[in-house]
Amino acid sequence: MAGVRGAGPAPRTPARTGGWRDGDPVGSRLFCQLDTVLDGPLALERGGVLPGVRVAYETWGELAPDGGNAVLVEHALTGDSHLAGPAGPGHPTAGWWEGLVGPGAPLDTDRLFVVCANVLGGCQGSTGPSSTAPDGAPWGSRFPAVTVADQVAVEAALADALGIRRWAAVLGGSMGGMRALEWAVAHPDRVASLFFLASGAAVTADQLGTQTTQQTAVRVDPAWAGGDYLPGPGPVAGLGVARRIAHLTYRSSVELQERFGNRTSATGRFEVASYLDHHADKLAVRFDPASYVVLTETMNTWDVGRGRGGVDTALARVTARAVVAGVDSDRLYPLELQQQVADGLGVPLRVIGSPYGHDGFLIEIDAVGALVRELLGT
Ligand SMILES: CC(=O)SCCNC(=O)CCNC(=O)[C@H](O)C(C)(C)COP(=O)(O)OP(=O)(O)OC[C@H]1O[C@@H](n2cnc3c(N)ncnc32)[C@H](O)[C@@H]1OP(=O)(O)O
Ligand SMILES: N[C@@H](CCO)C(=O)O
Repeated sequence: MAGVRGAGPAPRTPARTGGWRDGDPVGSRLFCQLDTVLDGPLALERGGVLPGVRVAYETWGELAPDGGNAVLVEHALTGDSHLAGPAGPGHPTAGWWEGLVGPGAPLDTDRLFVVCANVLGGCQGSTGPSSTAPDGAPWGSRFPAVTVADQVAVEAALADALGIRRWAAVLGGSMGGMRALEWAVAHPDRVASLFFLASGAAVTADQLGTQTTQQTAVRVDPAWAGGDYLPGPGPVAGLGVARRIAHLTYRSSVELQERFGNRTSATGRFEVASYLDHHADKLAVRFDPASYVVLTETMNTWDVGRGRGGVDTALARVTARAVVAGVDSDRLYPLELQQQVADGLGVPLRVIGSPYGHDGFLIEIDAVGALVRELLGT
């Protein structure tokens, strides 16, 4: 098998699946330097080149000798490899799909080997704009544009490194749903089943409008410095504005009205504004603004049909058994986007009833878990 570099304490997964890298944060993250697996620099869809790529990932359960019990879970925009488990060293947040993973859980670790990797372009261990370029300085503004297809190419190299020829399932919501669908279209022979949740087959004008506005919020912060603020906290005020804009699209107007209405707190601040301040502040301390710009641009260029004769032709390549689901109050990825994918795959659309809007894919764990069980028979 191609080389996976790493040194330090023995990984808790089989030795060939990776290892700690000296000096990296502690926690359950493993690191895979993919250079040898990729057999040279990574040529990117939009013309850039990355001379070396590292992926941070976590695993739960044991890989079967035939590699046939592996499932890949794809995180969304500000997620990371920490699918489950408490916050702690190396992990700024608790698991983002806590409750879905474990013995007897929908992602049943008595049976399955669950993998979750930080995305290319991210800031939680995988190569991104805050990583060090070959000249020893952070990539910053020089970090090349990456597409969903590039991100999946990196994950395919990780799968090769882990000895996983075919995933029993690839699952993802929101931006994670894009990678899950790209996997099923680009590598139909490597994906046995697909869970596509709260996402779409191609970016919409509405999403482009909100995402480019978020990028502008980051870039107009004087601390952005053309994207070369690293090292340093950088444009956290701009990132905070971006998060406020984004968070509004993640929740439903009905929920916000019921929770906050036009009430003010003792300080006179509108409660909904205070709520958005809180989410902005929480993101600013855990997420790199340049990664935010890179990853929103990845979503801006998402179109599974590009170079494939359109969305319907692309979807026709999928051989995986599929569950396609959405949240009825999602105003960012409305149900018609998942309906298009369901129709293309010839499966019924499953609708999760929830007042929480797009974030319902993170919050409605019982409903999501029931669909995962249906897909995997767990
Ligand atoms: C798929 C991924 O990988 S994404 C990674 C995880 N996602 C994120 O972290 C994104 C940011 N967070 C979120 O989107 C949401 O918090 C979710 C989806 C994770 C959880 O949603 P919910 O449980 O409904 O939490 P909600 O949005 O109500 O936020 C609760 C927080 O707001 C705070 N809050 C509520 N009202 C107010 C208010 N008026 N003023 C200030 N703060 C407030 C609460 O104190 C709580 O704070 P805490 O999270 O620090 O404990
Ligand atoms: N809360 C999610 C929403 C995007 O899907 C995130 O921040 O990743």
